[in-house]
Amino acid sequence: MQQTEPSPGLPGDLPAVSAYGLQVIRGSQTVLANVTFTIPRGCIVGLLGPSGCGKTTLLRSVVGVQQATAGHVQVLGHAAGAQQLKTRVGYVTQAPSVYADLTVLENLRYFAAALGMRGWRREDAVVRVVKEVDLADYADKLVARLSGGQYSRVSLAVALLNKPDLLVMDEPTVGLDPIVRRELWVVFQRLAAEGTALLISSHVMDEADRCDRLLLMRSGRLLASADRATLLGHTRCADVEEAFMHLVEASVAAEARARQRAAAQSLLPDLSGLLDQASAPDAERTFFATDARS
Ligand SMILES: Nc1ncnc2c1ncn2[C@@H]1O[C@H](COP(=O)(O)OP(=O)(O)OP(=O)(O)O)[C@@H](O)[C@H]1O
Repeated sequence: MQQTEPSPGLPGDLPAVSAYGLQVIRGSQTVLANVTFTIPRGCIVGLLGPSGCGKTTLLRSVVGVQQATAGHVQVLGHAAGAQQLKTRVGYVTQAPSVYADLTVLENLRYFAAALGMRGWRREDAVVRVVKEVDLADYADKLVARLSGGQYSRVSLAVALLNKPDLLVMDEPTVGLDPIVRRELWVVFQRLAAEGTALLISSHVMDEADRCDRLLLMRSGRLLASADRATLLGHTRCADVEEAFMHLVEASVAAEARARQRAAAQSLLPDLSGLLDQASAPDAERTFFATDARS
């Protein structure tokens, strides 16, 4: 993505998001374990992984509605969830967040008012976002009568009312046909070109091709944080799905070795050193790579 001038109030070298050692425990389950990554400004970052791996929990941590058990997340120079971020971070959840019994315009006016916008400022913002998501022809239609793709665009329009510096989206293209998905990605790419950082979760690996950087996740752990080309080069794989499977296999093998070592240590403390030497070292499990902009 092309870079633009940093937005006011944010020093140029600060990433939009930096998470360090993030851990979230829910009930007895460790949902996120030692997650570390950064998101440069003006960059589209895809968060990919199978259902239940912790993507929504990670997004909620970035938005500040999920309390971390350990580690920290900085967003635009503030702790995630800080009051100063309220108008600078947009969040599009998986569940519908707009009112089906209101029209597109009524929804947008309602949410703009809830954000404290009044008068011409509110109308300007509403007209701008309707154009941005290409919903002008449906502005007076009840949301209940829109298609899935149009419905998603209304949610996106709400998140854009404030011109956010960071837009966090939870599977925004799930269930949409390929043409609508492509149209939405055009909007995402335009926003990034204008300087917005986007963190987008998906379990569709082919969406990876549209992202500047990827976070690959499995069972609450990051397997990789890299741009696509570096990821493919590192794993020597032809596509992201294959690279993901390669990293999953490496991670499963590393876990099995760790279990073997622990078992050997408890049974034969004196021999466990030998086993350590015989097995390959568990190098850093997450593959991190930075591109020129991070
Ligand atoms: N309220 C909760 N209490 C306890 N555990 C939860 C809660 N919500 C989610 N989890 C668990 O946390 C794990 C991660 O859930 P999360 O929703 O973050 O995954 P996900 O990758 O976003 O899944 P999906 O792609 O299906 O939306 C899951 O194993 C889930 O069972």
